Amino acid sequence: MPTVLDDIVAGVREDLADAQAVIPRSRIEELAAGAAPALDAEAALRRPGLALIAEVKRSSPSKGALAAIADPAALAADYEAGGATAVSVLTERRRFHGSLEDLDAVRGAVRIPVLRKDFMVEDYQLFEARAHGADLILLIVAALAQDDLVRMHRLAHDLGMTALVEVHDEEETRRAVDAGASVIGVNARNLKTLAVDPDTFGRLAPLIPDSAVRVAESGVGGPDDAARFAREGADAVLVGEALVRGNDPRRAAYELIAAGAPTS
Ligand SMILES: O=P(O)(O)OC[C@@H](O)[C@@H](O)c1c[nH]c2ccccc12
Repeated sequence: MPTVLDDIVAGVREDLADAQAVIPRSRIEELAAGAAPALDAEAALRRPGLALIAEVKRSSPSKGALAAIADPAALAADYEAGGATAVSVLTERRRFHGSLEDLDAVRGAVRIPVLRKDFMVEDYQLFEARAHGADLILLIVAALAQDDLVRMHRLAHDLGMTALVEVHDEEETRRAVDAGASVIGVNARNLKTLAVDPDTFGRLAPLIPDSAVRVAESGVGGPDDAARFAREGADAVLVGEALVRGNDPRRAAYELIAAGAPTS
């Protein structure tokens, strides 16, 4: 039985073949080399206090349509004004209704680092991310063989970007650490079944070396959850749904960050 992740990756590969037919690899590499240099997202995430990666997310396979985001640039600007450290932009088309156009719009609207959030399975997508101004990319361990993970992690750094390496269990966490990941995201959602387990971060965080940035991803419903993950050792939280569903994303971003601030 193919998992949800298998289905998503199969669709991504089809779309990727179409993209490569329009812009060949040699051309996308030139465009990446010509882009303004990437911002140092890892340094930004390491600043004191709980960092927030605020996501532009239209839809998801588990929940369907989340919000009608008419103006992703305005939403991202609100996140920045609320104190977000970085903006994540879903670019996967079939399940998340994202696009590289959304990434372009956000890149043009903010000065903080931008994450291209997609299912990265080929080097081409990293050049594409950089060509569109991304500073950070997501590498999902569950979607990659170890040699691909290692190579793509290195390529991201060679392009000046930071890789957010996403894990969901003990084995994936070991693989991320072995690959040299310095920014590790613990996704509470299992991408093979879409089930969320809020205890995942607390379980896996001790397996992540102190030298790495720890990011708690998915299911952060509000300030109480942000405070909990901060106590459990998160340096950052990655939040989508709770921000796009509300009517004041700037304030919601601010409140998440404030909840994670040390109390003493
Ligand atoms: O909307 P939420 O529950 O706040 O989750 C955000 C983010 O963690 C989620 O979008 C996500 C985490 N890892 C991913 C990988 C692919 C697509 C999406 C994701």
